[in-house]
Amino acid sequence: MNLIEAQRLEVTLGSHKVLSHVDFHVAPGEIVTIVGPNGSGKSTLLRTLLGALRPDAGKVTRKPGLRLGYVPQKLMMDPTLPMNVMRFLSLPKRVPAAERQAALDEAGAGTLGERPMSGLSGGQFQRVLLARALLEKPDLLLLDEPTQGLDQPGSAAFYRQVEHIREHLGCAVVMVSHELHVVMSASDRVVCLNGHVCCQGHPEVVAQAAEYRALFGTGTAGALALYRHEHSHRHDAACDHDHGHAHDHGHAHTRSEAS
Ligand SMILES: Nc1ncnc2c1ncn2[C@@H]1O[C@H](COP(=O)(O)OP(=O)(O)OP(=O)(O)O)[C@@H](O)[C@H]1O
Repeated sequence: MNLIEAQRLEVTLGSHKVLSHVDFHVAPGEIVTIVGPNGSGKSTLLRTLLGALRPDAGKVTRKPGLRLGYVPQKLMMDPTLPMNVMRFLSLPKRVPAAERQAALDEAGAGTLGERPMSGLSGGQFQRVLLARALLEKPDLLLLDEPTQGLDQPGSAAFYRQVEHIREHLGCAVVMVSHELHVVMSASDRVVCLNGHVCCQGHPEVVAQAAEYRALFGTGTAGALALYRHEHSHRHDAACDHDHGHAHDHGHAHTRSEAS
């Protein structure tokens, strides 16, 4: 049985139809990466899966008792608020210190407990948010652009941590990325979203390809892969909203296109 299933989702925000006819599912233990350009509805889909948004049509079915862990795209914190990592993990509900430490260890942030939240690097902050999501003991982790703002080695290290967590805890993972071509290589499936599901498939792991090495070097230990995909249709003809961001990317990726 799938952990979560969405059928024929329609979501309108304001006057803007953000999602139409979206079918989506996640099987136990699966890593699914959702790619799509800015504004394509990725966060909206995650929030609908979480239950934070109600679809106008269609439905989301969760396995009974499903436990979700969510890492939001942004978390605003008052930098003047003195709070260390361990204390942050006990808000809003109290959690035993041993559980907090175990979650930090699992997220690769075991040494950060006494550090002030305001002094963390971007990568460290993301790991603390990951630890917070793990406190829920999730069957499914939902990560909204968790590597945004991290450099390539930082992203690769984060992806490897998520892969480790999947292996160790057995949870499924849904990861959102606005990078259309570079995804976590451990993804079992990549779903390309642009208001609707354009296409989906396996990432093609091409760590040995010259173009991949030119982009990312050889120092990412295979954590990144290219997702090569072809769209069978053009969007500008079919949709009523702006897709003018060169989503027509049914072609091989080259260095100049990525930089
Ligand atoms: N509360 C809202 N009211 C009206 N429009 C909204 C609202 N929230 C989001 N939108 C619009 O819905 C569209 C999809 O937003 P969403 O955040 O889901 O996209 P995204 O793919 O996650 O984008 P990004 O990669 O930039 O995070 C955008 O055009 C956004 O402006």
